[in-house]
Amino acid sequence: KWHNRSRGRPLPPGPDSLPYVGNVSHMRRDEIWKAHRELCEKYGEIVNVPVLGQRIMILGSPRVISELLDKQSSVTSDRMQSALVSLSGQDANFSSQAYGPKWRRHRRMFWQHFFPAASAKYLDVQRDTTRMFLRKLLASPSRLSEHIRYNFRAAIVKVVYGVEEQEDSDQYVAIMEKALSAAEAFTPGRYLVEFLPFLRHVPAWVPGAGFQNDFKGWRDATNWVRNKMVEKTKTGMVSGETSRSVVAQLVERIDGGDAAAAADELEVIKNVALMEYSGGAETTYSTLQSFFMAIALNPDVQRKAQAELDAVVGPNRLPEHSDKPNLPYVEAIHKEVLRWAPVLPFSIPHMTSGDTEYGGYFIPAGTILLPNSWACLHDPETYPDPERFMPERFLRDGKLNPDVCDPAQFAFGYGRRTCPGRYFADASLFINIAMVLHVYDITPPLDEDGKPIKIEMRMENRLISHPMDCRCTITPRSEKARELIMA
Ligand code: HEM
Repeated sequence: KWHNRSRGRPLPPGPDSLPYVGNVSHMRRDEIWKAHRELCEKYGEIVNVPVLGQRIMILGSPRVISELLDKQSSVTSDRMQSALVSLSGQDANFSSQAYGPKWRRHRRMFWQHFFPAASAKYLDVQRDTTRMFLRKLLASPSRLSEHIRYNFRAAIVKVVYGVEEQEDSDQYVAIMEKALSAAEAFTPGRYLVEFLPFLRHVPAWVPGAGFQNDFKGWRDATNWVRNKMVEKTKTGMVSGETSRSVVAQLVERIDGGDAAAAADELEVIKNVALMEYSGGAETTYSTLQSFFMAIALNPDVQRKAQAELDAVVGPNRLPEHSDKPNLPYVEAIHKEVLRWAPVLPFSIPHMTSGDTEYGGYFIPAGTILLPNSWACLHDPETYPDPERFMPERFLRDGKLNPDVCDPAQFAFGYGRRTCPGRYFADASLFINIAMVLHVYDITPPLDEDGKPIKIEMRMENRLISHPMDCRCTITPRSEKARELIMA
């Protein structure tokens, strides 16, 4: 049977793997994207690394990624249905759903509210929450990460549910945050239950099964967000408070004639809203953390961006989204952050739903495909001196250079699964980067004696990766800047 399917084509090459466990130790290596790149340097652009009986292939070049995930997307857009999905409460999350009619229905609903023209309706909310973010930074700059979190959470919760962020409620913030952290469950190799599903039946009190408590926490928080937030929207619709939100518009369209169909539609709305929240908040949060880190490490970049902002925007107002065409250097910083510190270094893994092939190699149905987006974004052929944060690489004669490969091609994923929140994310990141640079100076953190602390850029080994350290010193550029922040 195997011979009929493979028609004699070999599997791609790969390292020798141990009996039963395969390459499990490889998957647990630090900065796994670098380890993947080393394997591709040794074995070629597609490498076979089975783990505990699951076939996994690393895709190590733009060519193999485009051939398999874009051109053959009808058979490479599935997702692995791992035990982690239901254990962590993510069955409702359509980024984990199998490729098929259910996923299509969710994605279509999402896209209706996030395609480019629809996303443009949210610019005001993004601008307002960014202004609030600037004020928060002034009050307590050392709480940078917390404020970035607030910023994106507040924007997305307002757009999706129409609800104002309840800053005063620690419990609310804690649950919203806990739901977001469910992505940690998918850190490659962190939970063996991913490959040994019988472990899901081991009770939490058995030594070594503490992971069950992690999963319960994520499940409970995710269910809370999924159900309670939609209830809040529905309550707010009575007074008109939440009526402009995505959820309100979707709920209004439900045809009440058929009770079962209406209940089913409401469940899909809850899922889509949850995904808008969880897909958006964590990714943009990490990208903006990396931005602060990049600027603290590169004073020249900051100086050039501020010179551009001073010339185009001037001292009497804050930048707007409409300034974007006139701020190529700021836009180049935005591109460079996506390239330098990709938040999903190997995207969200795809899975094949049918047999296929690449370069004479057989790729059977049920194979997990891990595109090494990080390696593509750090390829010295495309981006010389790739470890350096250098926005200039995207510019020619003071304008964005269309000949340089746009990092968005890799940072937002591939084929039919490409990130549908990309336009919302782009607008959000641009306005944050522009406003922050316009009013603040960002420099390295200081120790107790006021001396700069040496900081180093390292990303955490997680599916959604974050800089390990993004401490920095944030001070208003001038008295005028302080007035703009407070205005
Ligand atoms: C810097 C910001 C962001 C980055 C870098 C990013 C990146 C990605 C990537 C790499 C994927 C996987 C694509 C694939 O499987 O090939 C993805 C999927 C997804 N993203 Fe984003 N994203 C960002 C922001 C957002 C925002 C703001 C939203 C929501 C408003 C969002 C919603 C989603 C959803 C729903 C999926 C799942 C798509 C599917 O499986 O069909 N993302 N994103």
